Amino acid sequence: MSRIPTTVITGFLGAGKTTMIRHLLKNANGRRLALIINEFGSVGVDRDLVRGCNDADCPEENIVELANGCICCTVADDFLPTITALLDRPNPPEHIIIESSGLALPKPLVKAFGWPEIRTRATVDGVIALIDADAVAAGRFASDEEALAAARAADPSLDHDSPLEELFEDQLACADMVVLNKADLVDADTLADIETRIAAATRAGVGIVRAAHGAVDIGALLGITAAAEDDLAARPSHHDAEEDHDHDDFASFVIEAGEIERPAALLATLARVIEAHDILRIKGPVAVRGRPARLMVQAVGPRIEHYFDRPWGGEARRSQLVVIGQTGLDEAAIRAALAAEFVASEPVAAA
Ligand SMILES: Nc1nc2c(ncn2[C@@H]2O[C@H](COP(=O)(O)OP(=O)(O)OP(=O)(O)O)[C@@H](O)[C@H]2O)c(=O)[nH]1
Repeated sequence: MSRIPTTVITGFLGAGKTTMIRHLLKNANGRRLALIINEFGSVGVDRDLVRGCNDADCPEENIVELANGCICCTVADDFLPTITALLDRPNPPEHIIIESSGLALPKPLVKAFGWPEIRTRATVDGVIALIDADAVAAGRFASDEEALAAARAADPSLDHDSPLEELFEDQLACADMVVLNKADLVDADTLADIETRIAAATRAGVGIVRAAHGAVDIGALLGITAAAEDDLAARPSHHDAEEDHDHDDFASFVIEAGEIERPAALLATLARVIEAHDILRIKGPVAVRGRPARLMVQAVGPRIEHYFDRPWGGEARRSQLVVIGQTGLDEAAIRAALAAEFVASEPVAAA
């Protein structure tokens, strides 16, 4: 029996994983794909965004969500039953794509493909790491060089990598291919610098592809035939010595409310709050009074995007913003600052 190829897509919060997957689904050319989506926050924003594609090549039942956690920490409980159920279908997918949470380490997930339940039935075709060129250019994954030098001088035995830097390095070290996304936001010289840095952190022979809005040829992404699960030793991780990692470094909560009246005011407040609290990611739909469509808000670091993505269906008009940052986030202050923007604290019933 041939094994079903599976592509693991990693990349830090907001790097563009969902955007690239939407592009992939739109260009599947009849290939029967299944998608497993994992999110760090407890609200499944991404599933909804992908479902919005309405693509015949990926009907709704082929999109499975693993919300509320991190795929690399819930492998046995959540991931194995989910992928087994896909493989057991009478008409199994031709290719499985896994979007791992922006905070997930890829290696524990790849390791799971060595487990008896799936090793004869699926293989990791490739691990794709998406890099947010804009965030790297802004120095978000680099440690503070001066502080680092001072700390080293004080105690050379300390581990000086920041959680963000460690994740960045782990995702690159496990990759079979790197997509340098958001190339539209960065100039050519900076892109070339980032490529040099990526090349130093990846295994030999790993290709780097530049992309804007995740527009990468499906032929380049799928069919790498890496069998990554057989090659784990070559993919070092900062967490190799640990049984598990529990994401103590990061915190997340969801702001649930009803409607806002003035999108511009909300966006201005968001910008202030993101800066003041060093928030990594905010995303989710917002209900705007008098507007039939949902306002989708997407903030990655200081950069905020917003657009009306689809009309509200029969569901209540509910604003839901997932907020993710490093541990120590002042949830009460953030909630208080944003609460003032909502004219209704409760979801508004469907008309
Ligand atoms: N300018 C620009 N924006 C992009 C690009 N790719 C994605 N974005 C935007 O970046 C934001 C985050 O994109 P997503 O695809 O949701 O990122 P993600 O990696 O799935 O995010 P998480 O699942 O939260 O980790 C959205 O506002 C996208 O529209 C790109 O190449 N260029």
